[in-house]
Amino acid sequence: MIRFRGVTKSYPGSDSPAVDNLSLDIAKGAITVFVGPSGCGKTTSLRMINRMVEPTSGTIEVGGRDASTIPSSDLRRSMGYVMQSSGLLPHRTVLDNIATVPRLNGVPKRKARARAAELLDVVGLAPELGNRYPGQLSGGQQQRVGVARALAADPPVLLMDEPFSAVDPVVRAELQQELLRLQRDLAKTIVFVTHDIDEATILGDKVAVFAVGGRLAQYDSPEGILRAPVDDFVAGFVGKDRGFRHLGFQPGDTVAVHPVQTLDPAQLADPAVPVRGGWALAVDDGGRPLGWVPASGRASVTSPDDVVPGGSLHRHGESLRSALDAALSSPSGMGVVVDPEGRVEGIVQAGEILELIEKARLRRGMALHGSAV
Ligand SMILES: Nc1ncnc2c1ncn2[C@@H]1O[C@H](COP(=O)(O)OP(=O)(O)OP(=O)(O)O)[C@@H](O)[C@H]1O
Repeated sequence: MIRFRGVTKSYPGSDSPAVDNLSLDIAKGAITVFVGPSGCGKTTSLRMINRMVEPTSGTIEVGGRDASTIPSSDLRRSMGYVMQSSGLLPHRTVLDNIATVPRLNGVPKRKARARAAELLDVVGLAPELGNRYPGQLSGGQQQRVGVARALAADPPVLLMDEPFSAVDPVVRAELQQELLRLQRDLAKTIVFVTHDIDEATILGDKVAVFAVGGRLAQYDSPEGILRAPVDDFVAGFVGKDRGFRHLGFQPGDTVAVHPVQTLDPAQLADPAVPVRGGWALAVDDGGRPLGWVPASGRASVTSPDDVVPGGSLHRHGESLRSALDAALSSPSGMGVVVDPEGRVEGIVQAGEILELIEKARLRRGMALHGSAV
């Protein structure tokens, strides 16, 4: 557990504090995200945890001890640090970069490198990348190495400062999922800084929204922040489509899955096989979806190259947001549901999903609070 108690940081020469009277408990083994617009004190707050920055007043406790009484070198050794520019040493190989902190801690070279090779695998990188230099990796690969390096000494706490903001959105989404996967196994105490509210709600068990002037505006679960922002600042920061994003926290397994007509490659190739209803779903030999075949144009759609591309897929266990997105993005209006192997299970319909959402809203009595989903 990390505890901020009335922590203020004022940098010399500045009129207003960078962090203003911050009190906050960070749970062990969970991901806590600091989010907010630029300059609101997120990085300063993060760096006070390992004493890279010293508070002007107030106390920070780490594991029940006042951090100001713990030697900063000890603190930093017990906390991995990952930053936006991966911070890798350019003239050292990837393996040597990962092994840096264990080597400083006195771990023999062979052992440190063997552990580094294991960590490459943990963060999803191929073994052969270990002998490259950081400049020979993509931005996303460098960030993974940064995470591996932070994990190398097996610290209980990871501090992550905008670690994924320098990579493109697709790689960023991959890295976010990787971090969640890693966290399921490792259960580290992670403090993660971002200015992106989507990233915050995807990753955070708890989210601290900071306002300009270093004030903590709201500290809640992602769901709580999306459903009930405490003030106009948080509502504005969370953005217009918060209602839609909130669906990401509602389980999608209550949605009825209906059968759908599928056409395997042999059936698709035979124009005499009719499309009953408005659309049929073309699938490959393994039952995985390829795209839609409209009844109206059946005769001209006989190969996978001719099908109408499908929308997003809804997988078992995913949220109502994913179910609704599958239905809304599908050219047929039917959202395709697939099993863990990617095989078609059936379809969901937007109208039915909206009905479920409305029922859930009424159950929660949100109408009473006047905040519509
Ligand atoms: N070393 C420093 N000396 C003086 N002022 C600083 C220093 N570091 C940060 N500040 C100021 O403190 C305030 C908070 O900065 P901080 O980097 O903590 O915010 P942030 O929310 O992490 O911003 P960003 O998302 O842009 O990184 C800003 O006004 C910044 O200019």
